[in-house]
Amino acid sequence: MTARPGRVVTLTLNPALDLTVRADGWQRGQVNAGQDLHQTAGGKGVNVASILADWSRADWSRAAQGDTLGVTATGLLGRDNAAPFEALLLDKGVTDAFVRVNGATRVGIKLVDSAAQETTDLNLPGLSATPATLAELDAVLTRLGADADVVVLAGSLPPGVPADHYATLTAGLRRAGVFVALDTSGPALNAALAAPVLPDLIKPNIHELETALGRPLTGDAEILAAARTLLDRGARTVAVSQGERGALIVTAAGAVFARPPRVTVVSTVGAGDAMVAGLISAHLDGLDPAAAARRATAFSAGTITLLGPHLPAPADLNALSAQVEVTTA
Ligand SMILES: Nc1ncnc2c1ncn2[C@@H]1O[C@H](COP(=O)(O)OP(=O)(O)O)[C@@H](O)[C@H]1O
Ligand SMILES: O=P(O)(O)OC[C@H]1O[C@](O)(COP(=O)(O)O)[C@@H](O)[C@@H]1O
Repeated sequence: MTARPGRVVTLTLNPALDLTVRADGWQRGQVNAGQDLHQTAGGKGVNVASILADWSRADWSRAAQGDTLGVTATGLLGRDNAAPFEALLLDKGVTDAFVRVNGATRVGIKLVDSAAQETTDLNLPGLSATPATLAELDAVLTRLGADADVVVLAGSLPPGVPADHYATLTAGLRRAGVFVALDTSGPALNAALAAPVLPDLIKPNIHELETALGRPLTGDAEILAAARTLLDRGARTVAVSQGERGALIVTAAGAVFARPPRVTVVSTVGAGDAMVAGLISAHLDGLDPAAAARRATAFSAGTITLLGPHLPAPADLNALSAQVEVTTA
């Protein structure tokens, strides 16, 4: 029997046009020479949608049965510079359900030092959301959510959106039986973690989790204990990513640590978004924690070898996946 194709909706209230400047050996406070500049459509939900679409199209055995994922991206998009986002979504076969707003979507500056294999991010606040656009978006999300298996709430909240917005959306979507994934930071993460209903999947990086909990997490045991507290409160998967060190992935079925292979990094932008995409595809495929961690880590390691939110070719992804080290935590 053919499995029902998964339907995934990503919400990006604050997308970003990522400007990646390569400036090898750049120094803070100095005059630096840059080597090149690239512009890519980004923002967390845009990246998750793009990577999931790559995965769906690369999985030929499923594609042949018409069992590809249906991926829809929604959120708020500035009319003045919508073209690169529209082009990316069209190219990937992602349904564009963004609500257009006046003005230009924010730019995100990504400063890459490829000699040091280091990326520095400057994320700006973004376009203010008005109550009218938020109401319009709410209606879109309610319509899309009614038909979705997974909704991904991703990225920072722009000015004008209350900090508990994701918490409110999570409660409504989970009540409707939708699997909710959350990847955010700052006040939006604080509010989501303080709410009575937690998302099904939460992927903070270690710094975001420490900030949300208001204390440092020193050592694996403390990180594991913090993740388990979130499971006890209703989350189903907590993935605490820790940059090149790897990620701790905790579910009721077990906890694993996944260590990525060493790769040639082009830009680490989108590493976390790729992990979210990998974990969602693993959820839809019913993978166990070890297999999910392996896939998600391969997605992350693969994405950072490329510029923009893309997966490498299937053979390269498989090779990376085989090199991920998964251990019981
Ligand atoms: N330099 C790197 N080399 C290999 N894998 C990496 C590197 N940086 C990140 N990753 C992979 O990407 C995942 C997410 O990265 P992380 O930086 O923690 O997320 P975020 O982008 O959300 O801050 C990590 O758990 C790891 O698997
Ligand atoms: O919404 P935020 O938290 O300001 O982050 C936006 C930035 O995050 C990204 O989605 C990348 O995220 P990750 O590197 O954490 O995967 C960029 O495309 C974008 O510029």
